[in-house]
Amino acid sequence: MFQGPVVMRWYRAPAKLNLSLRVVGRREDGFHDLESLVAFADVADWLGFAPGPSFELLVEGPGASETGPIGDNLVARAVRSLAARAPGLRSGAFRLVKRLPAAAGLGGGSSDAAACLRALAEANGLGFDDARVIAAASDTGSDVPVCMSACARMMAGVGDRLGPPVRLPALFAVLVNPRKAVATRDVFRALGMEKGIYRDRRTPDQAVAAPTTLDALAAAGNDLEAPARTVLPAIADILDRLRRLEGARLARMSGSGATCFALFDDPGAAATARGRLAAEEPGWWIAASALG
Ligand SMILES: C[C@@](CO)(OP(=O)(O)O)[C@H](O)COP(=O)(O)OP(=O)(O)OC[C@H]1O[C@@H](n2ccc(N)nc2=O)[C@H](O)[C@@H]1O
Ligand SMILES: Nc1ncnc2c1ncn2[C@@H]1O[C@H](COP(=O)(O)OP(=O)(O)O)[C@@H](O)[C@H]1O
Repeated sequence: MFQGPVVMRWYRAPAKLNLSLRVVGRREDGFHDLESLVAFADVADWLGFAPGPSFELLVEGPGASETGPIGDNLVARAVRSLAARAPGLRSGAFRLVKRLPAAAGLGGGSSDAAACLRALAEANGLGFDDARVIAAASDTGSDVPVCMSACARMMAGVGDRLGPPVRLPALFAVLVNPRKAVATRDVFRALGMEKGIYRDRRTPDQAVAAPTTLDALAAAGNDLEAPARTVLPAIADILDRLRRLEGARLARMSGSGATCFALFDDPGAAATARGRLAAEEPGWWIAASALG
């Protein structure tokens, strides 16, 4: 039975979208070096936190059953990771309202973990730039560092190298997830890249310009789309449907999928498209959102 105190401070954990994603190469440790323009949507999980003597976590909301055992929750892992680096860390009661689909390429779990680290940092007087907070973020998952400040920026390496915040033009997205989980690990495996192979002549330290206009975004892509389609062929159909939406400027998959999005420069067109798709596909998770 959850015994947490009633008064909680609430933290937003927004969905991450990879507007572009290039796999640059594969490191000897098996992880892949990426270059990705990451943005955030205004659909979100919510994480409540009340400092207290011991760690508790309650997960509720429509996506709760997809998040696995409590002890493996990315919120619990973030707490353990920071506690191991900051002895005497004051923890407390967390309440996660899970609204984003899990294993969806939306980084929902990573965003939850980042919200948790922000909450713990505040409660313990640590800056978000404290080396222990940064290390706990990277250690909890590749997408956790970029979720710490949740603003559009380039992400490189395995997610450990972040560019400065970038200003996006007014962009509106329709997001679609077929409610089928896709494991990130399976998609990278399907990519089939050998360890030590790099596609790119750029050194890892050369900054890459963010493709921030719709034309530049249209010229970019997501290198994980093709391998993800072999894991879940329905992704190809979703992308076709999104491309045909009136007013859609481009359609692409986010992260390792299966969530795909269409981009619009007109919020009315995005809302209309969302409504039409939702009526046609009641089994899909569909959202419309501005991006930032
Ligand atoms: C692909 C991306 C793009 O933003 O997003 P998602 O599709 O997960 O949302 C991320 O890099 C995912 O980050 P995250 O979901 O935190 O992945 P992790 O838990 O760190 O890794 C899961 C597994 O994916 C593989 N992996 C992950 C990241 C990476 N750069 N190279 C990899 O090879 C590894 O096999 C790893 O064990
Ligand atoms: N708080 C959480 N939210 C979602 N998934 C979680 C969470 N904690 C642990 N998980 C596990 O992590 C896996 C990937 O989570 P998630 O961040 O949603 O993936 P993705 O980045 O692909 O959208 C899920 O399959 C789930 O079992």
